[in-house]
Amino acid sequence: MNICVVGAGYVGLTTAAVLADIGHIVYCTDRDTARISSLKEGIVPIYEPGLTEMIAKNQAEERLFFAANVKRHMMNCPVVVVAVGTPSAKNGSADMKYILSVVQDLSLVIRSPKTIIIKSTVPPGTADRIDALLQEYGVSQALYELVSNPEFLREGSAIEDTVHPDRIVIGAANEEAALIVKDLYQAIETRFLLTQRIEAELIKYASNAFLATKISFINEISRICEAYHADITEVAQGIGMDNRIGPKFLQAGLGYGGSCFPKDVNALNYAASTKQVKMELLQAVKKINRSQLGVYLNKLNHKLGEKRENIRIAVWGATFKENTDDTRYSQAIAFMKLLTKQGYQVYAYDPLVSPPIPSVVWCSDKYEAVKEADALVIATGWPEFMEADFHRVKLLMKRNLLLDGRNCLDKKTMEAHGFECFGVGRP
Ligand SMILES: NC(=O)C1=CN([C@@H]2O[C@H](COP(=O)(O)OP(=O)(O)OC[C@H]3O[C@@H](n4cnc5c(N)ncnc54)[C@H](O)[C@@H]3O)[C@@H](O)[C@H]2O)C=CC1
Ligand SMILES: O=C(O)[C@H]1O[C@H](OP(=O)(O)OP(=O)(O)OC[C@H]2O[C@@H](n3ccc(=O)[nH]c3=O)[C@H](O)[C@@H]2O)[C@H](O)[C@@H](O)[C@@H]1O
Repeated sequence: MNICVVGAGYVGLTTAAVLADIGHIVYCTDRDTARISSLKEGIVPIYEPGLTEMIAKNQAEERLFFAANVKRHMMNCPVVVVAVGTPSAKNGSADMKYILSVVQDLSLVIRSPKTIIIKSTVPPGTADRIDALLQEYGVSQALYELVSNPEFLREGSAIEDTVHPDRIVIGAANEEAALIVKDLYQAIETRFLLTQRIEAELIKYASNAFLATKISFINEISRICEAYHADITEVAQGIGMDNRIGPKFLQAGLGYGGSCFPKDVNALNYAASTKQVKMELLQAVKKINRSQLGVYLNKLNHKLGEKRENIRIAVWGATFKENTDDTRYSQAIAFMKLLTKQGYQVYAYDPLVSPPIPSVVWCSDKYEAVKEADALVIATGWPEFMEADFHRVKLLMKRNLLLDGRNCLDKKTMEAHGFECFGVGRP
């Protein structure tokens, strides 16, 4: 099948590479011409394990092509996958400007039967809204099927998640359309759930909201663990052994970030408010996440004392989690900003990124960042931090305070190295 993917971001690139890898001819398009030019030359603009190799292989085998002429490929391909961004608008709703511009482009080129697959995360009712718009633009309903096929991949394991998904959700108004999409994924072994479009749209938001809830729940439990001198990692392990709960997404830390949980929780909340539904649990989830950084800032302040002048804090990690170069809504960066605002000197290191943040000094090496530091904060759980030579780190630092914001270090080992180590919800 010839497929046009619109949007060459984290989702579009991964989807295009995997669809090509399972045998389709894929034209991955983006209106960002610089991005397309570099992709044509084999330069992949994002970091995602295995993606560069999969793209190169499928380009060489002539199943994957990159193109800046979005409309031309939309017109020529019987299947169009929409994977453009849906960022947060100021009022918390999903900003639909990119989706709407794609719909406008589509309306100009639908001349033969087409299956349009909405992979972007969109508010409930969007497929119906797009249907109405296309008809308003004069496109005959007989010429296209519009299907909602939300994406559940995680950054950092996007290829693995796409090749081995827990499920593929296909929301379609009729079975015929659903089966066209199901057929595209024939080579992928997984469970398929066929629903109407509205349920598919809600499944996506509800999944992200549930995962965010799990994280805020465990972070809240970590607070009571601290109060009772209990270890959250053991409590989480015990909770997770119950099959009804499961062990995943129970890692206490500095809170969730990233391009999706914060925006999707807000967008679901907004969608509910337009129907006069109050999402009380989601409000609490957001509140706990917002306050998590403050809790650990206060602890650092308390341990470091009143004086801020010439107090140096090293921060390891800037992305919103490990194995990605994405810094959107990163709690690590939010924490750096809070520290500089308090008057601390911040020396930071991340294996992939060094975004400009006022008053933060970026170091090219993790050991350089800890030189003369009064405290070290592990803000992201990159494997190289766990494998660091902490004997060397301790010798380089001025004082011995260590905040393990992702509970990824062994506390006893750190104490044996001479650190005063505190984690999230650990005695
Ligand atoms: N990043 C992630 O891990 C996941 C994201 N999603 C959802 O997938 C969607 C895309 O997310 P990302 O890939 O992170 O976005 P992104 O921001 O990385 O990429 C979006 C791309 O779309 C392009 N674009 C925008 N308007 C266009 C247009 N009219 N024509 C052609 N190209 C256009 C942009 O230039 C950009 O390269 C969002 O709705 C997001 O919520 C869903 C699951 C996972
Ligand atoms: O819609 C999306 O964009 C995607 O959002 C998340 O994926 P992602 O944001 O890439 O990353 P996650 O692994 O979910 O982590 C999100 C945040 O939660 C934090 N987290 C995660 C797990 C955990 O136990 N504790 C915790 O604090 C991470 O550090 C990170 O800041 C979902 O996991 C994906 O299923 C979904 O497709």
